[in-house]
Amino acid sequence: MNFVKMMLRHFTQYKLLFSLFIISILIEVAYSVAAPLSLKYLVDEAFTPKNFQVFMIILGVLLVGGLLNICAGAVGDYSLGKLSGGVIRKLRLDLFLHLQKQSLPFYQRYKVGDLVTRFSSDMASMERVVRVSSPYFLKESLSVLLGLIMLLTIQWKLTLAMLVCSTLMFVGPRLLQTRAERANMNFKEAQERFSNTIDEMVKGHRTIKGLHQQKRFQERARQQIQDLFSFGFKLHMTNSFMERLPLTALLILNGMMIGFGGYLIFHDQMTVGGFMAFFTLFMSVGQAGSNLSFLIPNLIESGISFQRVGEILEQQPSVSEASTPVELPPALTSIGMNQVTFGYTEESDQLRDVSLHISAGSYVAFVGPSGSGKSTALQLLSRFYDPGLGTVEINDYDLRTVSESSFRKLAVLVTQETFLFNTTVRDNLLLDGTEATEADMVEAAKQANIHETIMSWPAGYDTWVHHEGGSLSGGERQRIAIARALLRNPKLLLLDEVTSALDPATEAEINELIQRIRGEQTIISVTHRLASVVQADRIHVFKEGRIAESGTHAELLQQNGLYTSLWEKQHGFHLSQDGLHATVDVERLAKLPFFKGIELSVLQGIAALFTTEVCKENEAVVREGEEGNTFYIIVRGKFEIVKHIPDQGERRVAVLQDGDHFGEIAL
Ligand SMILES: Nc1ncnc2c1ncn2[C@@H]1O[C@H](COP(=O)(O)OP(=O)(O)OP(=O)(O)O)[C@@H](O)[C@H]1O
Repeated sequence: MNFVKMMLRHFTQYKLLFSLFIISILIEVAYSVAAPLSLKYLVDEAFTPKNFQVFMIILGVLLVGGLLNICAGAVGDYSLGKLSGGVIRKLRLDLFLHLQKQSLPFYQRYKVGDLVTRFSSDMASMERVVRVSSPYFLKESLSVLLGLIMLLTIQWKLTLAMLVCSTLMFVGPRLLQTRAERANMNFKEAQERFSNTIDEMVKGHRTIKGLHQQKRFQERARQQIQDLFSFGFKLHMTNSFMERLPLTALLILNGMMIGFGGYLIFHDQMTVGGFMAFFTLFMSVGQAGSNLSFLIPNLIESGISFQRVGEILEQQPSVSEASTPVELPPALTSIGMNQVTFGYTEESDQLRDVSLHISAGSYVAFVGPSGSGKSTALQLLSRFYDPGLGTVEINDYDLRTVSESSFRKLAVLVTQETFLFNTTVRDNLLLDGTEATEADMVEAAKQANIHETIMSWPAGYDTWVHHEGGSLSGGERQRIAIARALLRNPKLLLLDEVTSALDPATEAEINELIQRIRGEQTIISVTHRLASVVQADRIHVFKEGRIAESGTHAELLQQNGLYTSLWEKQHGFHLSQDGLHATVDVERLAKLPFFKGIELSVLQGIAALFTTEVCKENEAVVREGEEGNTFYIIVRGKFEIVKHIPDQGERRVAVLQDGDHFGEIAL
């Protein structure tokens, strides 16, 4: 078994403790075998001939051996406690550190439940085996081995006869082993699935309520709990069979031993003392053997756990650090992409032959239709992925050769999905390792337009953030994340749709902030809102994974291509500063294909019919099957069209954003 090797490797790292433990076990086993053997000499040499002197010698040897045995037991317990604790501590830490090293694809492959189960139930069963089962297994195996040698010396014929019959004790468990392994694996996977459901339910409780999906989750949970019951029952029955079989076999063996032993005594091939010693020793060897088979289910279970933890430990990060990485100086000269092709999976590429050069201090925007690869390009520039072909370069170094810590000091990524830690706002802003002072923190919060909001909370900067930021509004979370990034004073600020959750007034303030800091910092901003990048030094327009157009706003409008059509789509609306009231121009309506040719006076009447609807995050606007009686134009924000596919769950089939429309059938 692989896990035996794995355990031995861990155990032998603690040489002194391991040696102490082995010595103590040897002493204990030797005593447990020698004690029954003393019966032969007591009966044959002391009791039968009534020899008091021999009796006293045997008694003395037993007493000294007993004392030694007690001391060895205490030393063994101590060394085992230290040894197993050390091994488990190392395993836990190794697993944790290994997880931290992993890249994004790993976290997309393994769900939270998969990893939590490995830390909880798998680690617990590994701990059990390291602390209890394997030392016990070692001790009992040695007892069986040494006991058998002694039995052979007492009466080899009886020993061989018993050995042949003893195979019965091991055949049963062996036959059931594969079944037990399968039962264990099934049970663990069922645990994982259930953990993932709990995780999804807790994280998505708002969406579940909003979309009224409680029933779906209840059904899923009911099925998974039923699976836990069925697999748990199978596991219980297999384990019970495995434990019961050897005990039954031991009973049969005892009967045979008395029969054959009696025969040997009657034919003067064995003394009475010899038989008594044999019987006692055989019972203790049998007990040790049966203990071994009791341990087997436990060892199988932990073998599976070792296998599952081993599987994680074998995963190599897809983005790894070079063996001798280049330390970047604290200044940025340029960053860019050189003929980059990249796909999240081998089946398709999300970026194709993308080349761009960004010099220090410039403000660059990536725009384009949804799914065109803007965020993917930013992920590669942040080195969360490495390109399949081509290179991402920083200060003319291939990003793959650069030390991660020096790169992360230069560059900070702020994304739309803001994650805040469950600690105070202050901790979230300052984090570890930053040399920022309280004044710097307040300044960054002011720049991100969140200082006043924080100060309006009773505990101010000491306000506790709950549920990874879920206790705050999307805009508050986003502004704290922007302040956190600014506080690190990065030379390269990578922004991925950072203003999409903000109201127009706050968005305008963040855009002003970008204008203030541009030049000092290199800014790359991914956005679908073109009005916010009019001032950018260069705009790259992405289309189907390629850069379709590049230039300044004015240059791109002159080209009259994709950018122009995106720009026109997003214009012709008027939105109040709080984002709650919108109107649409007649000219904008006239551009919609189905209003073509309609007189402006009629369109004016239609424009007046529009009202503003504000949708909350994750709120369903239209559900399949509902009567479509409203025509919508999205002034601001993103809508996903999600389809429920049986057995596959929900699939995003399209994304609509600023300027897109839907529900024309209602017209
Ligand atoms: N982790 C991922 N694994 C697999 N495919 C992905 C992953 N992330 C994005 N994609 C796919 O890659 C393509 C490009 O996505 P990307 O997020 O870069 O586009 P985008 O232009 O930023 O769009 P949006 O504005 O909607 O965010 C899309 O088809 C998307 O579904």
